[in-house]
Order: sequence, then structure tokens, then C-alpha cells
Amino acid sequence: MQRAFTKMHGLGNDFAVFDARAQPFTPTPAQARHIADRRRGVGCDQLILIEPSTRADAFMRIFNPDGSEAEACGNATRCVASLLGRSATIETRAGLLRTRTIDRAVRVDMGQARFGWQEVPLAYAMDTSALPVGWDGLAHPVALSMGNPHLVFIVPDVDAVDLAALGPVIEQDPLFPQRINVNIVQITSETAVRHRVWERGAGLTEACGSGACAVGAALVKRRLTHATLTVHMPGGALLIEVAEDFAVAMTGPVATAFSGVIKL
Ligand SMILES: N[C@@H](CCC[C@H](N)C(=O)O)C(=O)O
Repeated sequence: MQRAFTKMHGLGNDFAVFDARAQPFTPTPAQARHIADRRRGVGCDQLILIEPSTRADAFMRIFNPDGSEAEACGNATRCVASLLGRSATIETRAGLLRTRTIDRAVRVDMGQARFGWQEVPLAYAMDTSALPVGWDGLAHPVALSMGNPHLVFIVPDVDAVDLAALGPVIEQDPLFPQRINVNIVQITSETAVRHRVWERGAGLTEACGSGACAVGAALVKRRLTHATLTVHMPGGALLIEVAEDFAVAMTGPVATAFSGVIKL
């Protein structure tokens, strides 16, 4: 079977996007690993399927390189929005997301950050605004859901953390029954932060849209920054706006790299 794809990225967080509206397609875990493989496949941080929706312009499905399916992907939502038109509604496992293209950027209403321990989810009840746990110097993270699970550690220097070593250990800790995305953030001013991420099912990436939203919501929850802030990641920056009810909006760029066909 051959499948056409478009290779896109948001801030270097890259995707193989498959339009599955006419020709249905659900990758097996082995196919997902093959497509994501940077030497033998397309090479990407996530596989994205655009499917039909009865409630929105399209349904977006997200697969990590390990074959697991994710509920949310902020950077891919902007990419898919740019394919669907100036103002699109996208259904995901995390809910309906409204998007708007403004000049060359896309704004996405990413929904409400949720701080209930069952909503993250955690294995047992804990104060999610500062979990009483730590891993090798990383301690007291905020835990929350942006549709997908996130931990946010506030650190003095994001470059001093060995995220490649700690990320997989924290991601797979039994405290997180659905595993977790691991974010570290350094506050540089009341309106700007530096952010690095270890993504569940994917590893270190250049940027994570839902992670940047989680960072904004966590910092506002802890009253450490303004509600509008710029989140700088290795691949570039996103503008994050957190409303009083913790609904989060994200604005940033998208890029199309190339189109191709892969044999599966
Ligand atoms: N890159 C994404 C997040 C992708 C899913 C994540 N790895 C998960 O399993 O939750 C983003 O931009 O949000």
C-alpha cells in the first residue's frame, strides 16, 4: 500500500500528515514506528491523520513514534488548521478546537487546563499545583491536563537539566498511569520563559505546543508570570494567553517542508 503525505512542522516539531478523509488509514504500531523513523521512513515527531468529522471541519488523530495515540498536539493543530482554511474547527480526542489564521501565524483555542488529579491522571490523590515528589533534583512539579498529560518543573536553568536522562524515567513513573509529557521551564521575566520538553512516546523535541500551553497555565496557577507570555523553546517561540478560567490560547507559525509518498 502506498500513502501520500505532507511533511510539516511547527517550530521544528515535525509531522508526517496523512489526509485519511477519502482513504481511511489507521497505522499499526509497527507502521507508526516505520513512518517516524528518520533513516528509513519519513522521519517525524508525530504522525497526523486528517479524518472526516460530523461536528467539525475535520478530525485530527495523533500518533507518537512509539505507536501510542495522543489526545492533543498543539503544533500539529496549527499545521492542520493551515491546510483546512483561515478559520477552521478541528475535532480531537481532547475536544473541539477553534483555530484562526492571522497573517502567517495560526491561533488555536486549546481548551481549559485541568488540574484535578484524576484528570491528569495521577495514580492517587495529590495536590497537583506542587506535587510532593522529586527525581534527582527536579522537584514539586505542577501536574495538569491539556487534553494530554503534562508535568511542569520550574528550574533556575533549563540548560543545566539532563532531560535526555531524566525524561524517560519520569515519563514512565508508576505515578502516571497514562505516562506523561515532561516540561522544564526557566522564568526569564514576567512575560517570557525558556522551555524544554521530553514528550511522552517521542522523546526530546524542538517544541511542544500543548507543553507550552501547560507551562503557561502552570505558571499562572502558581502566580509566577503574567497571563500573556512568550514561551521560548529550542525551535522557536509561541505566544500563550491564559484566561481566568484557565482556557489557553496559543499563537505561532507553521511550515510545510515537502510532500511525498511512502510504501507501507
Ligand atoms: N508535539 C505535541 C504533543 C504530541 C503528543 C505528546 N507526545 C503526547 O503523547 O501527549 C504538541 O505540540 O503538543
